[in-house]
Amino acid sequence: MDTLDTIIEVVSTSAPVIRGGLAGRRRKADEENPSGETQMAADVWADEYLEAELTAIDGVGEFASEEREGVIDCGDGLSVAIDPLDGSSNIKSNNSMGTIIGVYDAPLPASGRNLVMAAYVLFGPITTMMVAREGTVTEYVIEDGDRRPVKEDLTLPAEPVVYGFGGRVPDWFDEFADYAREIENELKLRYGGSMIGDMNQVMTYGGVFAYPGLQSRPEGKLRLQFEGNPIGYIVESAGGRSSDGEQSLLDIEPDELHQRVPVHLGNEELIDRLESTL
Ligand SMILES: O=P(O)(O)OC[C@H]1O[C@](O)(COP(=O)(O)O)[C@@H](O)[C@@H]1O
Ligand SMILES: [Mg+2]
Ligand SMILES: [Mg+2]
Repeated sequence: MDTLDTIIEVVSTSAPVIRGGLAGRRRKADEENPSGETQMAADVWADEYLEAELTAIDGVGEFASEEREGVIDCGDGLSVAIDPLDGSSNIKSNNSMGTIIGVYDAPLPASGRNLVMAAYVLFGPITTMMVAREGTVTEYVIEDGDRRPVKEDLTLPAEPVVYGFGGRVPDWFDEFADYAREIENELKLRYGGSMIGDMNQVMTYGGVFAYPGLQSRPEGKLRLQFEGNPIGYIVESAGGRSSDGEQSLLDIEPDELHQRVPVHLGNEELIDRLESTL
């Protein structure tokens, strides 16, 4: 098994463990993460669990997480960046959440062009996993300790159906609000407050997800290394596009591990239109 196969295996065997540990960890952890957000007990626990599992893999040289300040050096090899629980504020209301992983062949922080694999686990009514590697995307169901492919060579449906945009509407820039008005006339709203849950709807039905730059925070909310790049890599591998408003997320040269970025993802035509509106 090569290192990427081992990472995929470890993430998928960790998924039922993480899912099983969520119920007792719905409280706040009295700590902030490096982005200044209050952590949930589940964030801290999933981070520690995945850190132990992933740094133990031969061929993983660096590990970094949305939930910890610096990069851990764990030998020679690939660099792994994770968002252990994406959408963890949803744990209180029992809505969907996910785990995101990006594997880079360069030291962190790295460009999305250095990604060699990206994947996410979605904790919905069932546990699914989406893996992008070598230009193709596979969706799996994780059940009874087994990971079974349910869709190979997944591509975004040509006719988009859904959209979901984050941030408070009065905080949007006018150009984004104009774009949103157009999209609202064409597609159905699906916004659940977890990028992975919302993006999985776009991967399934076609459409557009965005957490745009805001007037109060032009850099947006989501983090390039842990969220923007991996999901950008997945959507681009499925024939869609990612953008910070001007260019592919994967073309951004990172300055900092926890840097934020405006995120727009989805069908090519919808992201082209967004870029010409912004
Ligand atoms: O609560 P808001 O502002 O809609 O933000 C939701 C966004 O923030 C996130 O929850 C941020 O990710 P984390 O939960 O990993 O911090 C995204 O999953 C989601 O798209
Ligand atoms: Mg997240
Ligand atoms: Mg998170």
